[in-house]
Amino acid sequence: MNEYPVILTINCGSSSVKFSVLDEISMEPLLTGICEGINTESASLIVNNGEPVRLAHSDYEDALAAIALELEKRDLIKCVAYIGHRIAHGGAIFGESVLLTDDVVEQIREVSPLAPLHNYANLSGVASARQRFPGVPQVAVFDTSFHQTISPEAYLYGLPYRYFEEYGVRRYGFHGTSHRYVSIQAAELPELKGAASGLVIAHLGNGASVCAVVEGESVDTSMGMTPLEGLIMGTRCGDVDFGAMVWLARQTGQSLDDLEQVANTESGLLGLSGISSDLRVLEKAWRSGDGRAQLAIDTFVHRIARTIGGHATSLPHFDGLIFTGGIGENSALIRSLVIKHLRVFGIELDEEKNAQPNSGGERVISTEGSAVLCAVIPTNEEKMIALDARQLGKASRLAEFA
Ligand SMILES: Nc1ncnc2c1ncn2[C@@H]1O[C@H](COP(=O)(O)OP(=O)(O)O)[C@@H](O)[C@H]1O
Ligand SMILES: CC(=O)OP(=O)(O)O
Ligand SMILES: [Mg+2]
Repeated sequence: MNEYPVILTINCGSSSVKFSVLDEISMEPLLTGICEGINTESASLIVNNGEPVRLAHSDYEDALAAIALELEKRDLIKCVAYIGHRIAHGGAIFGESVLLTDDVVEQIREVSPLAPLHNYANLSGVASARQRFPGVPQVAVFDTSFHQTISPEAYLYGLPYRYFEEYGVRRYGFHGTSHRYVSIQAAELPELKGAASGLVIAHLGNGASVCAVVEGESVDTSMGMTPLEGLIMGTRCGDVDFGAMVWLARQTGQSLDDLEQVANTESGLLGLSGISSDLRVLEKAWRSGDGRAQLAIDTFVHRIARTIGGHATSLPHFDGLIFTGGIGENSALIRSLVIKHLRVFGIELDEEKNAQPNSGGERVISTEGSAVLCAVIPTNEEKMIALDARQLGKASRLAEFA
């Protein structure tokens, strides 16, 4: 074993590889970074929010090689004790994190058609890391695991039951690692302690979902069998009448594959605004008078508020509304607009508290008189992944010596 053990977490997305290195004992991050532009003409690596450095090639293997080089430069390569991978879809097979073995990789491959944008990328990262770090225990942490507590009435679609029985067509939910972390942190907020029986968490990032949590367990969530259902997202449409898609296919002659591509990559904030999927760009455009940017933001907000309201009906009592994710943590505008839509719940925003920057960390943003406590809790998926990697990795090492 090395003297200064660290944990490497890897989150391979469809166009990026995010990584972080955490101290095994304190779980504090020592190094974070992102390789962007994977499988495009120009991939680059950004370490600790520094300047981007162009990579010679742009595949996952090259990204992993560049990350390994950063570790080597800092004498950390031999310190990697465990590796944790974010895997988007675990289907009905994985109710919790698991040690990666050849069999587990095969099982993940079997469920991967359910989340093609995410899972194949995740598996590429697993393959590269297993090759580059032989002998280091590696663990898969699934977005879907936290939602395995959801009951059939919340996960079934109104389709013939045989599709569920024969093909496993049901809702699974995603962003579970984030919802799990945030629900644990929320239960520790002094203002919620002892009362956090019912939370609604809005994870608003590029992908976005809402989750209802009762006593620490997920009871409902807005994403479905794939990460396309629910909220309007950066480039994903979220809920759409299936009849509208059928009508569109007939009118335009587009195939199912074409429309899947439209729904996943050309829709959402990007499709509505015609400008960008990046909320920062849209907020700026709105401020300079762009009507379509405003329409995109208003539509995005309407869907979030409606979804939060719907999820509140799964709670015995609506104790807390928590915002997280890149947008949830940083956009005072979106939080303020969403909360205005939720007047019926007696929720009141404290505008001054809402204007505090995210560098302030976990913070309450509602007034003292608000019927529901509203807070921002910065997510930390890396820490959750590292904790699972440490726990399962340690157990596997002990088993080796048993
Ligand atoms: N200061 C900010 N104000 C408004 N939006 C922001 C800010 N910082 C980040 N965002 C938005 O957060 C989104 C990305 O969220 P993030 O959680 O990082 O996404 P991912 O799903 O890729 O992890 C983008 O739409 C981005 O514009
Ligand atoms: C599942 C999902 O939507 O993930 P992301 O937010 O990383 O796109
Ligand atoms: Mg994210």
